[in-house]
Amino acid sequence: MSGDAAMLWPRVAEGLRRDLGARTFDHWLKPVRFGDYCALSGVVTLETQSRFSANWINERFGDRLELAWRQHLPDVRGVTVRGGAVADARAATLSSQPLPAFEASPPIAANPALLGFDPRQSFDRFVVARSNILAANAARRMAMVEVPQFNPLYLCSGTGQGKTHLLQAIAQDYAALHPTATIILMSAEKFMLEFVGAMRGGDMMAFKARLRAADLLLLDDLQFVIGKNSTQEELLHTIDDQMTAGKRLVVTADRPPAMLDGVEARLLSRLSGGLVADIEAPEDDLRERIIRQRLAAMPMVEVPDPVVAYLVKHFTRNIRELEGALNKLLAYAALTGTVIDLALAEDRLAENVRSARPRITIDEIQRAVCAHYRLDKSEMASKRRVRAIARPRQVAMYLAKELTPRSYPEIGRRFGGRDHSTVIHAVRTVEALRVHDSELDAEIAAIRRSLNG
Ligand SMILES: Nc1ncnc2c1ncn2[C@@H]1O[C@H](COP(=O)(O)OP(=O)(O)OP(=O)(O)O)[C@@H](O)[C@H]1O
Repeated sequence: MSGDAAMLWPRVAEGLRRDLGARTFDHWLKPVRFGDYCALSGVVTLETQSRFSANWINERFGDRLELAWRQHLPDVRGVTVRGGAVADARAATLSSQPLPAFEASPPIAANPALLGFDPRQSFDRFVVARSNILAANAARRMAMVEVPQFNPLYLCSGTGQGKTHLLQAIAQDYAALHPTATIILMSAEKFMLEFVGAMRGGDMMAFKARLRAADLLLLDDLQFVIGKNSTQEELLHTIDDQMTAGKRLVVTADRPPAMLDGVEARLLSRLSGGLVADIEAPEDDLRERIIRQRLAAMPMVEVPDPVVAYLVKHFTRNIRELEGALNKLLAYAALTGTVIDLALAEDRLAENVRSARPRITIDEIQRAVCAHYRLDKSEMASKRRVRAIARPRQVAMYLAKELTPRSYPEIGRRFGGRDHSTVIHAVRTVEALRVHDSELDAEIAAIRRSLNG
């Protein structure tokens, strides 16, 4: 069976070369040799010269390799590339194997437009649920052949919810359909830096020409440049020219256009003139499916259901945190040879869980305190000193210090511009009272519970 698989490697490699482009392929995958195929586990082992390139290939092309293998051998459940000493030792015995066929066949045209994009951030790997379906479908449309009904597409969400992933996916699909197209994907911050650099260096023409050449322009994280006047002006020109030329534009930001601080009216109207698609907080089902998708690509790794449930429960805010936690757990288990179970997850991820807790704001604390004591929220900033108001205000300051990362002066400012010494006094008073006053202690506990939902 291993022998049959060995015969398939040249064909698998040929397909990969076509997919990835000759440059990328020749650099990373050309030196790779077939190692072994275990029919029982469905795992193909490939070998390359160094451990470094093996790691890089596993990380960057692991999924591609697996898919490519599966097209020829559907039973493949995983591909792993080994490097360094083990591979070197085997190289002698393998060197008699035929070289991959593509070395003898005429080179296949690469798709240069695909170079530089992350093959892991494709539409295939973007899991869709109710929270992101509008953004995902709009993004797909942007990459299609027909002229999109909306332009620009404006994607917005909190951090780590898949905006950049969608930009990458649009770029790759568009590149696949238009191999000679010019696609520019850059952060708005890079746009600003290049623009400022061009202004200083006196080569604005080159800067403009490069951007105007883009058939598809994708600008990430717009919020970082809004408010910077000259950049904003240049952005407006770039957008106008892109629109007038009937070319596609996609931008992302962490908030809707109307919430961008200091955005000028003309730019605001351009940005909202197409489709604004919001990605909402990821629901339980989406988070679980993303974890299962990642695990499906690693058939050798066993992660029991309670661990998946634990991750889904504790990493609710964004996908980046969720992925980070999963990766941390997998890395620990792999490096120490530990079996993954709930106890290990609780132990290794305690810190991540703490920092992933939804942040409570001072505003929410003030609301909760006022709701509890039936006060108007304006009393939090008022100068009134009667006990019935002053004590709840102190409780709110105390909770602000306990539950938010804000400093004493910051908290003071949020309570009607009070001095930081007033906040310190409030915190100390409430701390001392709690010890003896069980009623107050219970009230504070109830407010905390209401804040944690
Ligand atoms: N629906 C999804 N399916 C699969 N993976 C996802 C999904 N959403 C996000 N991810 C993954 O989560 C990680 C973070 O996503 P991404 O970098 O696209 O977030 P972002 O919204 O651009 O964040 P930021 O605003 O900080 O730039 C990436 O690894 C991405 O592949």
